[in-house]
Amino acid sequence: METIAIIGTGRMGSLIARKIKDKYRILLVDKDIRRCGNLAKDIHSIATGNLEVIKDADYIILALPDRVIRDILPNINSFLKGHQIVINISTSTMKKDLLDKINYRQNLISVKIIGHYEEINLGEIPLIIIEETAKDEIKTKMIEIFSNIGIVLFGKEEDVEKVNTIAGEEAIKAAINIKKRLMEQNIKQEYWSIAIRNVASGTMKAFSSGDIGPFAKRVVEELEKKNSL
Ligand SMILES: NC(=O)C1=CN([C@@H]2O[C@H](COP(=O)(O)OP(=O)(O)OC[C@H]3O[C@@H](n4cnc5c(N)ncnc54)[C@H](OP(=O)(O)O)[C@@H]3O)[C@@H](O)[C@H]2O)C=CC1
Ligand SMILES: O=C(O)[C@@H]1CCC=N1
Repeated sequence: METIAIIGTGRMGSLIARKIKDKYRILLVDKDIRRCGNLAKDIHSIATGNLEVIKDADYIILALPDRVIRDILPNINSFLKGHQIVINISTSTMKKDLLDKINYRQNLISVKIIGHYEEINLGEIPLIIIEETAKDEIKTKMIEIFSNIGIVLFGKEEDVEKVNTIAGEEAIKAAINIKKRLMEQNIKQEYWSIAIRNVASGTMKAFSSGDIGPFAKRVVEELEKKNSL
């Protein structure tokens, strides 16, 4: 069994760990050792706060906030070996921004996710975009790992950043507008969250799959009449 170290066991790191735990030996690394330990207990893996553990890994997944990735690379360099593949999943940290910080630059690969951990946890399938310029043998290994998580395609990491940024920004704008309009109508605060999480997000999903109900169809017609669609 090959070994995968996951550095950062927050939302995405823990999701990946759970999806691949039956096929790989997993080593979990996080500065929050309690969070990491609880996950390790759940999925029968090893948890530590010590980066040295990555010595034993075939693959190292960086599931860290973008602001810390560059800073952590010099700390992992001393434990890296030439055969290990380092996988960066951070949406907004590009490979070119990391190359000056890492040993064995040829072993750094971007694998980016068009998806949101909460939706993926609920069963929505994300797209996993493997850097199209990667070597064939690395691509094959990435497909083996990431097809456990979503639909794997080859592409450009910059496109993933664009997609996640536009979708994220527009979703937040919509949530803010919903809240604002409900406030103006004196609607009780406890209704807002369900309006956003359930009605709005369900309607968006139905719209994207062409499966809207009669009520939402009327909304679409009204919007078309007003020419705002
Ligand atoms: N969330 C999502 O839906 C998606 C996330 N991604 C990408 O995944 C990456 C991780 O995001 P996400 O899981 O949401 O973030 P989280 O904040 O949930 O998880 C990051 C984890 O890394 C830990 N951490 C921070 N600094 C260090 C460090 N120096 N050493 C070890 N562990 C550290 C954090 O601990 P602490 O909380 O204590 O700081 C936290 O447990 C991001 O780059 C993001 O772009 C991509 C697609 C979707
Ligand atoms: O960190 C990210 O890229 C994502 C995409 C959707 C939500 N968070």
